[in-house]
Amino acid sequence: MTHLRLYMTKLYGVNGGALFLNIGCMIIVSLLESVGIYMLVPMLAAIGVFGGHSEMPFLSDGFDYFLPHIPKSWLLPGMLLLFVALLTGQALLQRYQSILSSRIQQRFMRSLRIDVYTSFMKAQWAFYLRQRKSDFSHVMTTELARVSQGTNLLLQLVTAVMFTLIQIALAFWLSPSLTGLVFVSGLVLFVVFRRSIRNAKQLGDRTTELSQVYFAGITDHMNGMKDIKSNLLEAANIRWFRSLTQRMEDNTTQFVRQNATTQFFHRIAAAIFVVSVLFVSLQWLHVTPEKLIVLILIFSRLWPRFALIQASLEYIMSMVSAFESVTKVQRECEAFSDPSLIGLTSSETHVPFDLSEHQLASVSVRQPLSLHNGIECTRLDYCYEGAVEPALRQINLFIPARGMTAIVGKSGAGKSTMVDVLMGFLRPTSGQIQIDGHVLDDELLPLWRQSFGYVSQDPFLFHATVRENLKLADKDATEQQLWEALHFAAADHFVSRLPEGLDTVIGDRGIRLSGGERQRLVLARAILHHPPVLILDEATSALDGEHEAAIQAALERMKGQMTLIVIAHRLSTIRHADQIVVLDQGEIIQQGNYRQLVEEERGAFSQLLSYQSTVSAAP
Ligand SMILES: Nc1ncnc2c1ncn2[C@@H]1O[C@H](COP(=O)(O)OP(=O)(O)OP(=O)(O)O)[C@@H](O)[C@H]1O
Repeated sequence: MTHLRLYMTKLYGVNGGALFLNIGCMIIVSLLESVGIYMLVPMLAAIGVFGGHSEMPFLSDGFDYFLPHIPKSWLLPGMLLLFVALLTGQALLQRYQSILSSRIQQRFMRSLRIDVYTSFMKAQWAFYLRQRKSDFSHVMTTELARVSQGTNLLLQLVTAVMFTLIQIALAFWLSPSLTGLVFVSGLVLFVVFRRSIRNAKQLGDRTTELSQVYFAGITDHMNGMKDIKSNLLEAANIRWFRSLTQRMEDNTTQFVRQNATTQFFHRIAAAIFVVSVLFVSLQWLHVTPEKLIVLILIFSRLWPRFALIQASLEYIMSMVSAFESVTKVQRECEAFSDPSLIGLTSSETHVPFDLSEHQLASVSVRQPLSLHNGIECTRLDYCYEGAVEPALRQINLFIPARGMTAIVGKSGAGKSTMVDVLMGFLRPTSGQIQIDGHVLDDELLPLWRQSFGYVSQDPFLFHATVRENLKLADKDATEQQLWEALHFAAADHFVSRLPEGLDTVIGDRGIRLSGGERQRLVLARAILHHPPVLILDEATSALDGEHEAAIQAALERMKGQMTLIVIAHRLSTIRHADQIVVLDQGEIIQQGNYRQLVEEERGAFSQLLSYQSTVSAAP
C-alpha cells in the first residue's frame, strides 16, 4: 500500500492539474453515455413502442409538454439527429481524453525514467561495486515497462470506476431497489475475489525476481561468450536457460489462469444476474417495460466494468512490485549519491525531473584545477564493504606535481584501489588526501573530478565512430586536435588506415579493434582535454614493444607539463619515473627512483624485476 501511495503521489506530482482534467473528461464522457442510453426511451416512444407515452422521470413531463407542439413527422428524425449529435460530442471528448491519458502516462514514465537514470549517474563508484550491472538494465527496461503498463491500466481503472459510479447513480434514480440488489451482488463478488488481488501481488513479486535472474544471466553470458565457448559451457547454459524460462512461463500462466478464473465467475454471475433482474423486476417490483429496458442496458454495460475493475486491480497489484523494485534501486542509488555531482540535483527546477540543458552543460563543462605542488596522502586506510582485511593501510605518500609517479606491486597489492581512492571514487575509511594543501572533501571533489584523465586496464569505447568516441572528452575539439591526440597515443597510423578514418564505426565496446588499439584510442581520448593529472592503470599492458616505446616517449615529453600517475606491471615501462611506489598487501613497502630501488638488491622491487626477467627469459 505504501508503494501504491508513493506511486500515486508521484503520478500527481508530475501531472498535477492534467490528472483532474482527465478525470473531469471521464465524468463528462460517462454522463453523455448515460444520456445516450436514456434517450433510447423517447426514441422508442417516438416509434410508438410505449404507445406515445412514457413514465420515465422527467421524460414523462417532457413528452407531455413537448409532444403536442412538435409535428409528428419531425419527431423521429429530430430524436435521431440529437442522438447522433450527442454521440459525436461524446466521441470527440473521448478522443481528447484518450490523448490526454496517454500524455499523462508518457509524461509520468519519462519523469520516472529520467529520475532513475539520473540517480544511477549520480551514484558513487562504491555503489557499483556492490551491485550487479544487469540489475540496472533490468530496472530501466523490463520493470519500467511494467510500470508503464500498470499506469495505463490505472487510468483505465479510474475511467471504469467513474463510469460505474455514474451508471449506478442513474440506475438508482430509476429503480433504487433493483440497483441496491445489483450493487450488493457486485460487492459480494468483489469481496469473494479479494484474495486473488493479494495473490496477484505475490505473482508480480515472483515475476520481478525471475526477470531479474533472466536479465543477469543473459548479460553475463553475452559478456563471457568467449569463456563459454572455450570451456564448452554451451549445453549447460542452454539447460539453465530452459529451466528458467519454464519457471517464467509457469508463473505467467498461473497469473493468467487466476485472472481468467475471476473473469469466468464474473461472466456466470452476469448471466444469473440478468435473469434474476428480469424475474425480480417483472414479478415483484413491477418495473415498467421502458425502465426495464434502460436498466438492463445499464447493467449489461455495467457488469463488464465490474469485471474490468477486478481484472485491472489484479494487474495493477502485480505491477506495484515493479514500481517497488524501481523505487528500491533509486533509493539505494540516492543513499550513495556522489557529492561531486550535486549539480545534477534538480529540486529547484520548475519541472523536477527535467534538467535544463544549461544545468547539464554546467556539470559537464570542465574547469580543471591547476596542480602546483602535488597530492599528499596522510595515514590513508581503505577497507571494502564486507572485506576482513583493509585493501590500503596507513598510506603516507606525496605525489609531486608535473612529475611521473609509478605504483607497482604484485597482483592484489592494492594498486587499483589506491588509484580509485586518489581519484575520489572511493572515500578513504580513515586518513586524508590533500590537493595542493587543500583537503579533498565534498566541496573540492567536483573540481578534482574535472582535473584528471584516466585510462583503465579494460578501456571502454562506445559503439560509435572514432570521432564520436574521442569527442566525448572534448566536444569542441578540432580535427587537428583529434589527430594530435591520436599521434600522442601512437594511434594515428592505425586510425588513418581504417576504412573511413575518424568516421569509422567501431563495434560494441570497440570489439572490432585489437586490445592495444583500444588502449591507444582511450589514451588519445584521455589526453584530448589536456588534464593536469593523467592516470594510467595498466594502460599499456596490451601494447607491443614498438607502440609502448612510442607512448613512453610521448609520456616523457608530457613530464613537466602534467602530473602522471602510472600503474604498471611491466617494470621496463617505468624506468624514467621520478618516483616508484611499491605496494604489498595494501602497504607501501618501498619508495624511490628506478636506480635507487634496483640498488636495493634484497628489496621487493628487485624481486619483482627478477620474476619478470625469469618469465621473459623462459623458453
Ligand atoms: N570490490 C571489491 N570488494 C572487495 N574486495 C576487493 C574489491 N576490489 C578489490 N578487492 C580486494 O582489494 C585488494 C586490492 O585489490 P586491487 O584491485 O586494488 O589490487 P591490484 O594491485 O590493483 O591488483 P591487480 O594488479 O591484480 O589489478 C585485493 O585483495 C582484492 O581482492
